[in-house]
Amino acid sequence: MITVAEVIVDVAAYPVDRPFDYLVAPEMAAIIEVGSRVKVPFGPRNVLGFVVAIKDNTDISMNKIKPVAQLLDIEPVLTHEMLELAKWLKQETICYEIDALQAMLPSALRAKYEKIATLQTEIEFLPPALQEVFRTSHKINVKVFEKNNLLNELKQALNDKHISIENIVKQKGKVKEIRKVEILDDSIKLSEIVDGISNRAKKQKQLVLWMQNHQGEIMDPNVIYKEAGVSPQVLQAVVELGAASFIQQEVYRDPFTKEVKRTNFLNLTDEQDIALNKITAAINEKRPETFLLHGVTGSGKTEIYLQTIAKVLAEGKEAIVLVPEISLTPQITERFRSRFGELVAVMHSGLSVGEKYDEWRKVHEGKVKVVVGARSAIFAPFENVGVIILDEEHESTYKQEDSPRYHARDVAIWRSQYHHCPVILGSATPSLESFARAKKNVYTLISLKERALKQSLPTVEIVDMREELKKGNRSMFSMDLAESIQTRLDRQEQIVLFLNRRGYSSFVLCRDCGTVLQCENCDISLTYHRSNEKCKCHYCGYEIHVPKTCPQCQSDHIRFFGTGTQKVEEEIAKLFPQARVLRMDVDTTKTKGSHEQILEAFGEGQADILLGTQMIAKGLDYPNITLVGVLSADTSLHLPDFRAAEKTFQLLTQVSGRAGRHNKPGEVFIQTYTPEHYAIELSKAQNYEPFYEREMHMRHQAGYPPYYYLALIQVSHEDVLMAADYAGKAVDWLRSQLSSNISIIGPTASGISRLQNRYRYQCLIKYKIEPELIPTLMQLIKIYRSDWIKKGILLTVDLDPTMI
Ligand SMILES: Nc1ncnc2c1ncn2[C@@H]1O[C@H](COP(=O)(O)OP(=O)(O)OP(=O)(O)O)[C@@H](O)[C@H]1O
Ligand SMILES: [Zn+2]
Ligand SMILES: [Zn+2]
Repeated sequence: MITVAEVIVDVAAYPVDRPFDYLVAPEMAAIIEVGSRVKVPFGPRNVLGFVVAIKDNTDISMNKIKPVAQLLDIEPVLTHEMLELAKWLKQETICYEIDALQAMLPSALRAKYEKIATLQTEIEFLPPALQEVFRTSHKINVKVFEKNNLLNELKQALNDKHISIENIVKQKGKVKEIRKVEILDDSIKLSEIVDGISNRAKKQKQLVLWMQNHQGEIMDPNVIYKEAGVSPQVLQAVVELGAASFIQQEVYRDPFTKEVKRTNFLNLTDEQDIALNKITAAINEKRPETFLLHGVTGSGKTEIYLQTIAKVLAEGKEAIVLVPEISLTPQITERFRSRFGELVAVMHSGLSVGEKYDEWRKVHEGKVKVVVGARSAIFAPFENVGVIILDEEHESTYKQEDSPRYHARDVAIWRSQYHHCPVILGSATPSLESFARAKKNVYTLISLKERALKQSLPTVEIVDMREELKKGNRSMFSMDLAESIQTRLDRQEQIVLFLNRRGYSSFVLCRDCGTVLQCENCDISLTYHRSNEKCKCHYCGYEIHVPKTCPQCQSDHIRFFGTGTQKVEEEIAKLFPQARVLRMDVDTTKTKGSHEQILEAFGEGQADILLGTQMIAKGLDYPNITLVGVLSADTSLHLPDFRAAEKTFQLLTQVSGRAGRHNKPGEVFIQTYTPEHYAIELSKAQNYEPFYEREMHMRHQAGYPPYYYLALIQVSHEDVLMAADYAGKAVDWLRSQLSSNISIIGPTASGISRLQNRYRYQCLIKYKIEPELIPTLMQLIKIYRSDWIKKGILLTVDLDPTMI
């Protein structure tokens, strides 16, 4: 009998996305499992793959089938559920199955290849510079040649067939181990050793005598040196005598920097209680029900999450909590850790690769029961999930922008059906899609209309900045806001100032000829960074020093424009010299833990004003904040994004919600140049539903979601004509296949028409329900993968694009 593994291989751009059969050697057959990673030969090289099935037959003839080269995991890294989910994602998002599988694992377990140059002839045939390198070993990492500027010589040697270059799969994901000392657990033996030590070796004797009181213990060597008063040499000698041994112990890197105080459950308000009961009923009845928990800011949604999780844990099940990356603040994670302590793992992009891997392992090995994390934590490999929670469900960061282009909400609902458990989507400002589904009873709506402590919502004033200008006020602060800041400073209350930076950046402009500094590779202006006087492209990383003169007209009237947080900080210093300010933006939160430190300092009252960007809009819960000022409400309104109004409304509501959450009442000022826009006008009342009605009407008229579905097809090439040509071909082909109920807009140049030196064209498909669409798009992808790709075309399909 033979054993055959079906393997999904890590080869992108193969026209057919299917598993390949590999023969499993008899000695491997007993240990290989579905869900394990393997190395398999594919064409001329070895690649990483995932075993998706094991069988005892194959259609491939025995002289053609290749063997599995190496088994990388004795214990599978992917569960059956994950393999199923990958198949679904492949259909749902039109991606390669391998992309879906890789997305589920921490990067430490994903494929990493190293290029290795291997000597194929006598070393004397090589030029001297290469000889020197190959003398140490016949297999050398290509990086070494890169570093020593020998790539040209290497290329030549390759052409002459003196060397070969292979891709070697490198297995990352090292378990961290530390060295410990295990003391012998045998009193008779220890006594014998003591007796055997000569009196001249006093220190050795002293150590073994000490060990007699610590029989069988596993200890840190440093502790032994200190407590027994001996040197490492003495310990080494005693180990050689057999009184103890060195062992390697696995440890988890601990990303938590400080201890957390335990907190207890709060007595729920009536509204919270009703909500919890509804959710608990679904848990008890094992119903995969999706709840939309719509609660005003400060209504105590988090407390409901916590008590739901407690119920789930009591049933012996696990919980997944997703939080948008940006609001994954220490304050939020602490609220979970303070209730569930060591049972919580945290996953977010701030962790190192090793830390992420360790947090994942805690889940995989069943050491924790709760995961709090950003988008990709939705793939936490729990096997008995009791609830899945998405906090701030409206956040666009829940949608992944690269393949697989999944939305965490959809994956959550899929997993809830697999595990027969509820999903909770929580928000003070739900996405239009979710609220519309709740209205149609696809989701169950639960509303929290009051704040947890019955505090009133803050009062909101809209300030028309055009009027301020007319009155001669050219500052960034309106009279009203400035006055209110002064009052808080006098009363020693705290202030949050929010600078809306979405869709906004500082740029460098020549005042004489109007030239704006552009990226060399992208059709986009460079963003000015004051801290190092550089201009940087946020898409490709290109950066230059700010030139002293205009590159077009040589004028020296070159200035940067835009109100950055640093500029606001300077103005605060002028207007309120006594105010203590903490600034939180990309520049001040670069180093690990800085986020935490700033918030902690503010929480402890070390500053009067917290000035920041999007980062401070969510999650903050400090009792002494009584004033929120939004300096520039409009910037996010004018983006070429059909969700611009929705996002602006959400942001304004969220940031306003930071004020007056405890016993002191709150006040909010929203400064704007377009006070008449409904997204701003309606944020005054902080009432979601009127905004929802209004925005739904707009979407209906324009034919956008949730009334229509969207699919975005993007085609790029280094040559502008090729990009346009193939975008046209894609559109023609789609028109010939799809019914006339579907509208296809385009091809047109994309919003950013050139990115990283590639020209981009796109077409947008609007449709209602169209069973033919996915199969047709799959067909298009197949044409692309088998033909167009060879001509340098890149084509992507995004179902449910967030930005168009
Ligand atoms: N039942 C309760 N009794 C007393 N205090 C409560 C109760 N529920 C919540 N709180 C407190 O009310 C405050 C707001 O609660 P929480 O942060 O959970 O609200 P939220 O709905 O998540 O808010 P947001 O959406 O604005 O982040 C917190 O300080 C919380 O400790
Ligand atoms: Zn100029
Ligand atoms: Zn660029």
